[in-house]
This record gives sequence, structure tokens and C-alpha cells, in this order.
Amino acid sequence: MASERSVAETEEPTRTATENPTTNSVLEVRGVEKGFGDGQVLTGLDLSVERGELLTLMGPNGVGKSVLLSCLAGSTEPDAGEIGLFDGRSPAAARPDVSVVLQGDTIDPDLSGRENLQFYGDLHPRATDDWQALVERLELAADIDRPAREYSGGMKRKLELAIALSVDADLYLLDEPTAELDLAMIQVVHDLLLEYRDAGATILVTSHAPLDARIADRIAFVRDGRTVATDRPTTLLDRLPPVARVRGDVPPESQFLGDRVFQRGDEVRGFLSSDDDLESIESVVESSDDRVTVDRDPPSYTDLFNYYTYVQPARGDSSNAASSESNRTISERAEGTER
Ligand SMILES: Nc1ncnc2c1ncn2[C@@H]1O[C@H](COP(=O)(O)OP(=O)(O)OP(=O)(O)O)[C@@H](O)[C@H]1O
Repeated sequence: MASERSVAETEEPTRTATENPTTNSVLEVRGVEKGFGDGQVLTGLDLSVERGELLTLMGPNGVGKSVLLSCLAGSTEPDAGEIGLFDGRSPAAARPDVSVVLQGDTIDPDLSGRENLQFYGDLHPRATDDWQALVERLELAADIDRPAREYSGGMKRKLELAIALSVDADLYLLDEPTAELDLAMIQVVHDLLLEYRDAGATILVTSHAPLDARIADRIAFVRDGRTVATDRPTTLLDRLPPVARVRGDVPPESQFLGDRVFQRGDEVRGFLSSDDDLESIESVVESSDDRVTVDRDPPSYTDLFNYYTYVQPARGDSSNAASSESNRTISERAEGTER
């Protein structure tokens, strides 16, 4: 039975692996570029994932999250840049210690759920029988002998996740594991990922759902093919410009940073240069109408997503501590050598 615990969007992560100062890097990505034909997808992406942390890679549809994961898994060759896993191994060399789910790329529709699990279990050297408990937790047990072609989108996501998590890996690369899941099942998946993280696994999850920010030790936002911000969720929230909430009227977008406003239910939200801008918004809305309110509101994870996706000018990620080391190659760092 799925947990009934509510998923509060602004709930903060309860356990944070990155508070442990002894962690070290499991995944290093430096200047990765990848294009298809004339279209450039990744344009020099840097990323570092620490041992035992759960990092959520966020960005809008089509920004290149899956392409990056495919590069990390060794399924796609980058055009440029470096990828080092664990002690600087290539994706191909690291494969026995990594468990990967690339969305929509895993399940054989002609096999049942159980046969898919057995097929992938035979392929991976670190596969376990944990899939039986996982399909129970994910409420897939009743459908496990049906052909996968009959599965809904959410059932396929759950089967992919059971395949990935039944491997006793050191690093999990999970492409949008909560896509198409209902809220109760998202909570189950979040609980599972935190359990794996707490047991010592390193997890990289991609997502365009602000809800997935709540389990992240760190979030990395991708925009225009590179990371534009990487930090703990609370740090990123603290760093956001003031958020204005307007109810009862829609002020001009030009009043807000990035000339953007965001509709949420019956309110409009936008970012301000400073709290002083609240007054100028009040001056342009229908302030004689009692139903119109303008106030400052604490930022939510949706605000965080909107800011880094649509408002902040795209630029390199100065907050990614690892990028300050980008002048050293991954192999140099793996060997502990200095330039
Ligand atoms: N094999 C390919 N050939 C050509 N273009 C591709 C290929 N694979 C990905 N792309 C393009 O790369 C871009 C990034 O795709 P990707 O699937 O990585 O996005 P994403 O960030 O994972 O999006 P979503 O959140 O929708 O899953 C898209 O424009 C996509 O069309």
C-alpha cells in the first residue's frame, strides 16, 4: 500500500548526505559537448556527483538531460569533453558498478514484466533478487506476468525502476524515474531512493518535476546545454530573488525579472530585483479593488525551477565547486596529481 504521507512542495530534505565532509567524487563531467546534425544539445557541461549523494539534474523538456545520461552510461559518445566515474574510469569500464535506466529505452514489449526483470538480471553482474520486494513496493506484483506492451506509461516507469534498483550498484543513473507516476507512487519512489542513498549508493536522477527537488542533496539545473547552478536545495532557494505573488489581477510581465510571470492556480508569481519593486507593481494593478493583493511570498520549488529555467540569464555555473577545478583533467585528479 502506497504511503499516504503528503508531498509538500516546499518540504525540505530531511537527511542530507552532502553534510558529510568526507565524501568524494564518484562522477566527474568536464566540458561535455554533444550535438546531432546542426543542433547542439550539450555545450560544455560540467557536473560533479559526490559519493553517497542524491543529485537531481533538472531542466525543461529537450534540454539534454537524457542525452547526458546516455553519455554517462556509455551508450552515446560525446563530441568533446571528459567523463570519469569512480577512480576516473570511462563509462564503458565502469559499467559493472553502475545501474542505468534510460527512459523508454529499456523494456522489451514482447516480454512480460517478470521476463524483462530476468533478462536484465542475467545481463548485470551485480543483479540481485531484490526485484521481488521492489515490485511489491511499487505495486506492480499483480501485473508482473502481463506482457509489457500492455503496461501504462506509469507501469513501465515502475518496471524500469525495479530493473535498475534490483542491481546492487555503487552508482544509479535514473532518467526521470517519477515521470507519469501519481503522487502516492512518487512518494514511494522518493522513499526508495532515499533508502538506497542512506545505504551508501550514489544516485543521479533527472527530472523536470519541481517535486523531485525535495529529495535532492543537491540540484543541478541545466540550461542551454550546460549547468547554470548546482547546490543544495535550501541554498538555491535562499539565493532566489524576492518572489511576488499577485492575486486578482495580472500585472504586465515587464514589471518582473526576465519579463516573465508564472500562473499558479488563481495567482500570478514573478521575481523582483528587490522588495522595493512591490510598490511599483501595486501602482499598476487594480489596487482600488479589495480582491487584488500584491505581496511577497516565500519561494517554492516550482519558483526555483521557473527561475533557473526561464528567468536567470544562461551562463556558466560558478556555484559548481568542481568546475573551479576544470583546468585539471579527470585523469590527473584520479591520480591525485597537480598541474
Ligand atoms: N538520437 C538523436 N538524434 C537526434 N536528436 C536527438 C537524439 N537524441 C536526442 N536528440 C535531441 O536532443 C535534445 C535533448 O533531448 P533529451 O531527450 O536529452 O532531452 P531531455 O532534457 O531529457 O528532455 P525530457 O525532459 O523531455 O525528457 C532534443 O532536442 C532531442 O530531440
